[in-house]
Amino acid sequence: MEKLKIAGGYPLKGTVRVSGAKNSAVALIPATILADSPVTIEGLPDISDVHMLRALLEEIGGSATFTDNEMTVDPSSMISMPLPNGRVKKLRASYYLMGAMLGRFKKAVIGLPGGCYLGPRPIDQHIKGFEALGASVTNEQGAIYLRADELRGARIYLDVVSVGATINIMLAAVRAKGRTVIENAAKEPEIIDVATLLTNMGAKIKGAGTDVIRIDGVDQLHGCRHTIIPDRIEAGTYMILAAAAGKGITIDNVIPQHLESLIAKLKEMGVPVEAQDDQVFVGHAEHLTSVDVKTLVYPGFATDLQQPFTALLTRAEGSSVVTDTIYGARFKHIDELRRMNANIKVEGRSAIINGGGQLQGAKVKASDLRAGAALVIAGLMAEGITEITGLEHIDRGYSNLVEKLNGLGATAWREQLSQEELEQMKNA
Ligand SMILES: CC(=O)N[C@H]1[C@@H](OP(=O)(O)OP(=O)(O)OC[C@H]2O[C@@H](n3ccc(=O)[nH]c3=O)[C@H](O)[C@@H]2O)O[C@H](CO)[C@@H](O)[C@@H]1O
Ligand SMILES: C=C(OP(=O)(O)O)C(=O)O
Repeated sequence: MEKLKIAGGYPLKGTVRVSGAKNSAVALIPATILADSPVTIEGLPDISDVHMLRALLEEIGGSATFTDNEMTVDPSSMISMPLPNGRVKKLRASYYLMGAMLGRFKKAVIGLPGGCYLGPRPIDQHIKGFEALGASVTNEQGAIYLRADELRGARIYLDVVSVGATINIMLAAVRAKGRTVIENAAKEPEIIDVATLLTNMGAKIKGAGTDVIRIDGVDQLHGCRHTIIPDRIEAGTYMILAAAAGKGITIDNVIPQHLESLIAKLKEMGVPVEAQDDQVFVGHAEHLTSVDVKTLVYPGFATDLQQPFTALLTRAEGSSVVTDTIYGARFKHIDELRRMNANIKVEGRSAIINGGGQLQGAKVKASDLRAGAALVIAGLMAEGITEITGLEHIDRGYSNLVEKLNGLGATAWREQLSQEELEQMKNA
């Protein structure tokens, strides 16, 4: 097991290239199950979620190769093997195996998903959708059993705007008989990316990216080649990092329209930001103004950028309030930032940051993926050395993090944990 060490205070500049979107990748890979011939996805991020899903596809009899960020999946020999435990619990997006396997085999047994703990993360809307399509869904000892004689299109109104439920229902509905209409659908760019892949495979989908998606089911889907969209959350993380510790950083391979709410907030803080084509330049501002932020569904401020943004706000003079309306308990990074001398308190769904003080390096733990990103940013701003454990969370979503940081002039490296540190973690 490793820890990440960061020597803070180095001025960062240069260009960093963003990888393919994790939240697309984790849906695109299960979507290949629905085809009858090989599907190739280009530009995938080299992260543990991708490798975990590749292994899960192999567990059900598929073949999947991963070279130079490109995955080719041959789904022709897959069978509906139960996946109640093991890898499915290591990531959130294993829930997409439910929709994809239900769509292809009309049956599946999948363990309840893992992923970042951000407070309760129910999947009732996914289940509501599968049931509306004609499936029986039961939860037996932590695994979801899905079965249908036939899937039939239906009109499904989501009570909560959910990225996962929208995509999962889409995955099952593309092979259902007749028309499915998803109302109050999520509008995140990753949903459009998944719909694009499915359409290239022969599916009939209209309205992805709006709150009403219409799907006309087809009998068969075929292989194709698809290029994934860039990761707006990774891009946003580097933009925040640039505002926190940069002296002029270009973030390359970005769709700036995906980041409008973050760009607006950075500008409000006094950070110079220029977007051009597929790049965003973030300049240096000596003084940052405090701002209030509320997370919302897309195109609002992404909850996945809330934690990194909180780290940045420790540099802004005055008091800022960050409210997470999506995950009211997404504040596990706050105690760790406090260890680094940040002045922050949590009240209900909000964190109140009194910024302007100097962060100090400390030994901290990433409790989840974006908490990890927040600690990396804090470590780059801090005086002295920061040691971050819990790297298995960070590795779920950030490709080549150390290489990318050091490419900007940071001093960051990974080290094995000592026997004593491993013992301490076991007893913690
Ligand atoms: C793999 C992936 O794409 N993960 C993203 C996805 O997670 P995920 O798809 O799990 O998040 P959702 O969009 O489903 O969740 C949004 C809100 O709806 C609630 N909800 C969701 C489903 C449901 O059946 N019932 C219910 O009540 C959730 O608890 C949450 O409060 O979107 C989140 C919100 O943008 C991001 O933080 C995650 O990075
Ligand atoms: C919460 C996240 O991921 P997941 O839904 O995969 O746990 C995230 O990407 O910030």
